[in-house]
Amino acid sequence: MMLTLKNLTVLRGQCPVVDDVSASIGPGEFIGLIGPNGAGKTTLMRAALGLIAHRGESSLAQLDPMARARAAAWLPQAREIAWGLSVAELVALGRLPHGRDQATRGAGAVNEALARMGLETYRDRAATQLSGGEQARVLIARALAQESPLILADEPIAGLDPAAQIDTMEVFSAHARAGGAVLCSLHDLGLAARHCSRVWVMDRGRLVADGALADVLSEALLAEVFHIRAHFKMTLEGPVFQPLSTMDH
Ligand SMILES: Nc1ncnc2c1ncn2[C@@H]1O[C@H](COP(=O)(O)OP(=O)(O)OP(=O)(O)O)[C@@H](O)[C@H]1O
Repeated sequence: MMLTLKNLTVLRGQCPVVDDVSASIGPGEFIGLIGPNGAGKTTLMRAALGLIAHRGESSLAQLDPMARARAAAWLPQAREIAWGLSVAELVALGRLPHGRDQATRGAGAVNEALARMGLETYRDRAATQLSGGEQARVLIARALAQESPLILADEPIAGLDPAAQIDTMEVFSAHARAGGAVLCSLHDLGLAARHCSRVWVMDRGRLVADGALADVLSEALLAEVFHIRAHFKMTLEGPVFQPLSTMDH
């Protein structure tokens, strides 16, 4: 397993915002972490990485920081780039956990990551001068350059144009197919259905469903967790999802 969570719980005051979550991720899996705003997705990932205090266990949180960074790359939701670095220099920061190995493998990993995110022509540009969506792609490239088997990404496709969203999902799918694994929070259930091998559905801190999206998505789940009615259909071109209306609550 690349990540095992056992009874993971995060309290804010007396209130659990992650509530007794047990689950695991194996090689080859691309897991979409879905759930409404405030469900606990970000908190779950930060606790899994050992970045915040928690109860229960996460296999990653037990590692020392450098070993953890070699095991898992973390793409936080905040994507502002403040450093005056070129795109290539910023992506090369992903190599830091590899210490001395950097010298032999570093340049190759950076070049591959730039190519996979379509950033070769940007490599010498100042990262701060790119658009928000371009900066997001640079930070994904930095995570890829880290060459960690597991990637945890917090809403990595928010704010990307439709082509960049699909490209990013395909990059993550390819990472999983190559034997890695990805846990990625997202709000687009259509893209989750199309690209993720499995989804974890969170609601008020609890993991309420775990499985292929087509199997777990039901009218009842959409109503109870997401408070919507939606159209979900398997087509020849894959699953199609369209939210239609909110429920009265
Ligand atoms: N530092 C904090 N102090 C107190 N409460 C917090 C803190 N961070 C998060 N919370 C609360 O924990 C709950 C879960 O937040 P979290 O950011 O994990 O949700 P999320 O599922 O990622 O939401 P979104 O889809 O809006 O990004 C929310 O109710 C939030 O208000």
